[in-house]
Amino acid sequence: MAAIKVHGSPLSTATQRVLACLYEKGTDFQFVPINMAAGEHKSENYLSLNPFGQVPAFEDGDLKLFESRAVTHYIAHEYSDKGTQLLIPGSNKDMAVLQLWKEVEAHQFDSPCSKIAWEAFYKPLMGMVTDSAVVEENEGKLAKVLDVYEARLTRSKYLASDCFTLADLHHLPTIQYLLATPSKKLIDSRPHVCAWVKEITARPAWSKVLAMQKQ
Ligand SMILES: N[C@@H](CCC(=O)N[C@@H](CS)C(=O)NCC(=O)O)C(=O)O
Repeated sequence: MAAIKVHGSPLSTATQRVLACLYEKGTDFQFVPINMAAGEHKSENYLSLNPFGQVPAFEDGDLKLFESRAVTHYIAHEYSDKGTQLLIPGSNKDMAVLQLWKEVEAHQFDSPCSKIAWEAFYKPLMGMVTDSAVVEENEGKLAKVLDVYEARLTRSKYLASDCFTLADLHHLPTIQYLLATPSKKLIDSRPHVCAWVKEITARPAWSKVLAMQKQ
């Protein structure tokens, strides 16, 4: 049995972030589905893995982690000699730039993109009504972030360098949901962002994550 276990839901963006990282590394792991509709993520048993009652939770032998970005950080370092590199080893300056773009994703990009995804993707799926004012407000915020990305991506193929790294990978789950909403226009209208999104969403590792949603 694999030493690595990921507890989560294939529909959860945070779970997908960890799965994408593991598939990039080609590391064996066991996926343990958590039935969120049944509230399994709030059960006593699950809270021992993630005390915030959120997915994912991660185990590698006796190491237990939660917070998807901390998990990908661990995987990228621990399995640095396997699969896609995902880091920029050797230079503290390059690693600082990678860290910078990881922070941008977490603190600038994720919130407006997730709010749009909730309003324009999940709510209609659940028979709820999209709040167009919330979408509009967050489209404005996301547009400003994507203007910064557009300028950055004229200078390097990916966000942190000319190689695909964790900084790009962390965007995949929320971008994928954004692409399924009318707010996709924010990507389509920026040529470098559009090319970057096409490139990263076409990665075989990401296709494996999307395939898990259909199982
Ligand atoms: N910052 C956390 C966020 C985890 C998170 O928000 N998970 C969502 C699913 S994507 C969840 O479990 N929501 C249920 C809840 O908060 O009760 C991470 O990156 O792991």
